[in-house]
Amino acid sequence: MDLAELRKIRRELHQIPELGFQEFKTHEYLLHYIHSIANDHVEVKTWKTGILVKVSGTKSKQLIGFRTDIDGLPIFEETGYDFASKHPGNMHACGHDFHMTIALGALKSVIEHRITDDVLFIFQPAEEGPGGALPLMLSDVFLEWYPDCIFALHIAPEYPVGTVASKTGLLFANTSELFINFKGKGGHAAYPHLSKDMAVAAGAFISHVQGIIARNLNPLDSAVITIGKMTSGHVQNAIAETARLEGTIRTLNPVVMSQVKELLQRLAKGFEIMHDCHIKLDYGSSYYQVYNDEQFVQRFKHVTKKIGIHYAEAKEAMTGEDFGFMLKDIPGFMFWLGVNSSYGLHHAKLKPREEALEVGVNTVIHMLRELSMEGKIS
Ligand SMILES: CC(=O)N[C@@H](CCC[C@H](N)C(=O)O)C(=O)O
Repeated sequence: MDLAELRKIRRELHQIPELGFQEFKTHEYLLHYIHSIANDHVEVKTWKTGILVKVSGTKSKQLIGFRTDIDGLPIFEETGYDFASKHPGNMHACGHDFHMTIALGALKSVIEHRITDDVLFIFQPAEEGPGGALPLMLSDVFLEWYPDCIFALHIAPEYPVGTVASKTGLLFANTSELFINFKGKGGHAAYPHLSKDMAVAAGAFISHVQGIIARNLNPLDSAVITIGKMTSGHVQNAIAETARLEGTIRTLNPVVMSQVKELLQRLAKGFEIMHDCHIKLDYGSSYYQVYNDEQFVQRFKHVTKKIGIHYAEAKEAMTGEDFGFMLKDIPGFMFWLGVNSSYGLHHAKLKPREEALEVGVNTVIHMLRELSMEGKIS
């Protein structure tokens, strides 16, 4: 598939970003395209808004999986693109439009030029939340087509086009969503002594949360707590009876994640006393770390050298990915694809360079061929 076709697909997908498990138009678009290129060697199954496509190999000994995520984020786009999101308030701000396009490009190539082994293309919903990977893995469809090995990519705004990056071992963090609800006593803005102001309590809580990392955790254990959304009150001249903080926790190992949750609970208890209120903590969905298998990363490096793509050694990142659940049970790896954008992931102005689409397709196809040629990694 040439760049013009890849660009066309990416731009069409970019206009229809949908949130986790609501990717109905995206599902329809993908399914339509997949059926338009399918032949007798292709089988298609669906799971919720996800799609699994199996292309049979010429003399298969294994099933190689390639996974892409398909959902968007609740972010108002500010790219100024003439093909910007037609779903106001939603945006492909994490590159899943790129991931899907690359998967379709690689799928088309594998259908036209079959490889030895069977290949499973997984179009997975809800990566940004609440997480599609784990329930998909438990589904009948996945259990029937359980891959022997698997890999995936993620766009990387900080790397130039033509560079890919990965590393052995830990690549992405453990994550947990965080929702904190405050309930106090509302009242007239002029009578603070008769109320329990939850805007003040929640504001103070945000500052104290950072003290957990600075003063409670071992400085050698990395962690991040980010509160990305704060809501409270109804009107400017009334004291807010409720407040809600929404955020996420990131750690480099599961033990530190439990420690952070325990410390948050303790902080909340203290705040309940201090602000005479009730605080409820919920954790939403949690993702397991992305941990790359060394043998796959070595094979990947070999492939990049063979096809003349620059390989950079990545550092661990505090980003999360529910692909970590797949890598927990299935050998494989994940890599970053350079897309050179001055605005980063989850930014309303993210503008990945479209030339990276060709690099992505080329890299995926060659990795599939490498894994198929060399046989199973035990
Ligand atoms: C690659 C990426 O950006 N992934 C997301 C995953 C979010 C999981 C969940 N909603 C959470 O916030 O914990 C990320 O924000 O890292």
